Amino acid sequence: MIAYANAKINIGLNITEKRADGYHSLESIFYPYPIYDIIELHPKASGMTSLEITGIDLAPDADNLCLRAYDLLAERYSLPPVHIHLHKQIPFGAGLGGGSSDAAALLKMLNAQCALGLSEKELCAEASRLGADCPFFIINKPMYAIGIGTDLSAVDLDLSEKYIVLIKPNVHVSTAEAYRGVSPRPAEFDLVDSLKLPLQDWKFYIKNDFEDSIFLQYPEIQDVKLFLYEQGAVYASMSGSGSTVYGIFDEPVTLDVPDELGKVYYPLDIG
Ligand SMILES: C[C@@](CO)(OP(=O)(O)O)[C@H](O)COP(=O)(O)OP(=O)(O)OC[C@H]1O[C@@H](n2ccc(N)nc2=O)[C@H](O)[C@@H]1O
Ligand SMILES: Nc1ncnc2c1ncn2[C@@H]1O[C@H](COP(=O)(O)OP(=O)(O)O)[C@@H](O)[C@H]1O
Repeated sequence: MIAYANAKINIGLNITEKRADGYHSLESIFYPYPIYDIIELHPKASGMTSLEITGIDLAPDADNLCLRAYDLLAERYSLPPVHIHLHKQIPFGAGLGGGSSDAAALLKMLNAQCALGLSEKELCAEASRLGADCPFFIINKPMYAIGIGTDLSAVDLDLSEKYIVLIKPNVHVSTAEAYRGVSPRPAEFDLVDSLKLPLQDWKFYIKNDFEDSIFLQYPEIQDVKLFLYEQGAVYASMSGSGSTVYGIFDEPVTLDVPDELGKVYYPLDIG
């Protein structure tokens, strides 16, 4: 069985409160983005579950979210050993949720392959034990997220007529570290209402609260945002805790991105 695990971008990210358990309350729009990790799942007749990773350099250790997803279900269900081949293409430490997407893909594949019969709601509950972003990838449609990012409701947002470009600067940002640097505060504007504004007005109302502290620490990420506006983006923002910055354009573009700014990603059409 094979799955294509896509990335996400965050449109707006208000971090409103630090909770007693150390996590933060937030509100954000999670929006699927079409670049993909490719995951093959092969049941084995015997032996141990194994993981092989090709593509972007990532060690296949036991903390890998693919193995953690397998272990999570294996605690409760009788699963055969499997071989997982992850072809990693989504950059990590990037705010694109690639690890969470891989984990969600594994949960869905094991559910189908092993006929576990878990509903979408049950898969989301399992996914939330792997990461706050993970339930979104089970549903994988534009979602308004609150709580720690696991309380999801569908949002009416269709950017399919726009063209979204990503630039991943040459720095990785750790999510936990980014949360430590942020000062929670109530949201200034209602995020769902702001989505209804013309796209050219989003920059005045739709903010990512990580930007202030991350841009101070890594001015090169802010440079990427300025570059995208210079290139004609109607709206640009860092995604999640960074370091990726996306730009939304009215028309398809090909950007000449200097190497020192980072690597550019365009939306893929895999039909
Ligand atoms: C910031 C966001 C925005 O979508 O995405 P990324 O930038 O990572 O893609 C998410 O909140 C990231 O979710 P995810 O990456 O799944 O986080 P987890 O693995 O659950 O948590 C990693 C660490 O981030 C912190 N954390 C995470 C979520 C949250 N609402 N509050 C937190 O404080 C905690 O310190 C936690 O130990
Ligand atoms: N399958 C995986 N893909 C990517 N990262 C993974 C995976 N499994 C574990 N990780 C760890 O999770 C961290 C965050 O990964 P990811 O969710 O892709 O990034 P981001 O926080 O940018 O959304 C990585 O730094 C890596 O150490």
